[in-house]
Amino acid sequence: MAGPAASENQNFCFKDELDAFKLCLSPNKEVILEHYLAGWSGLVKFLNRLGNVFGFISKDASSKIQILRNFLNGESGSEYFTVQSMVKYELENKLVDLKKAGSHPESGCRTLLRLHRALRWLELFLERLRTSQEDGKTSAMCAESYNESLAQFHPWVVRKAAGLAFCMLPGRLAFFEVMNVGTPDQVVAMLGEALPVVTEVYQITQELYAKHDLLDIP
Ligand SMILES: CCCCCCCC/C=C\CCCCCCCC(=O)N[C@@H](COP(=O)(O)O)[C@H](O)/C=C/CCCCCCCCCCCCC
Repeated sequence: MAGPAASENQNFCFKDELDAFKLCLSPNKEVILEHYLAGWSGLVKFLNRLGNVFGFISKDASSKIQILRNFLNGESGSEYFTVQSMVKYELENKLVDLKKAGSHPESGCRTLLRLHRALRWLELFLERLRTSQEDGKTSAMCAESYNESLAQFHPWVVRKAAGLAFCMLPGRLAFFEVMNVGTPDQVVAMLGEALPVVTEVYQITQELYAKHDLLDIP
């Protein structure tokens, strides 16, 4: 794995990237899309620092972030201010292919669902990382979290490629160094702070999608 140069570390701190998720929730607990996407962009930035072997994952995440940014910056941008307003707008205007792929293969609802499923992986992974021992293996933590969440939505070939990429993850200490948050204790404390936020954003989105029967958009 080719790690980042020391000088690059000065410009990167994983905490700053996760902070975007803190801004996600509006006072009435709606998920603000701009901040949600900023959170994901930060995670992709981190993933890119882990090496080219994760390129196919970061490329897929980036393209989904871009699809949603295009909606946000497009002529109906105000309808995409929150995930709640996006769902309402796209459903009322029949802009979602609900049962099979049709004329809206890249709707906002479908695209966000892919990131939302990945957020569950993140939640599980952060919790494993937070509670891991010094000799914990990030590759195993990542694979277990993936198998409990995202894997069920991926075909064999993607699962296989993801599994191989996970084997290239650095050990726990080196992983913490790439995060550039501070000592292992500081990393653990930061993860403890970040997790409830990620969980809340995930749960709010999950309930919204379940309420509108959107959890299986093809
Ligand atoms: C302190 C913890 C640090 C964690 C840092 C995590 C950084 C992770 C950054 C990005 C996560 C990637 C998000 C991946 C989104 C995947 C969306 C998806 O499911 N796409 C598939 C379906 O899309 P459609 O075909 O229906 O449009 C697509 O087929 C996926 C292709 C790529 C493979 C995705 C594998 C996902 C593995 C997630 C684990 C990332 C490993 C990160 C290692 C730290």
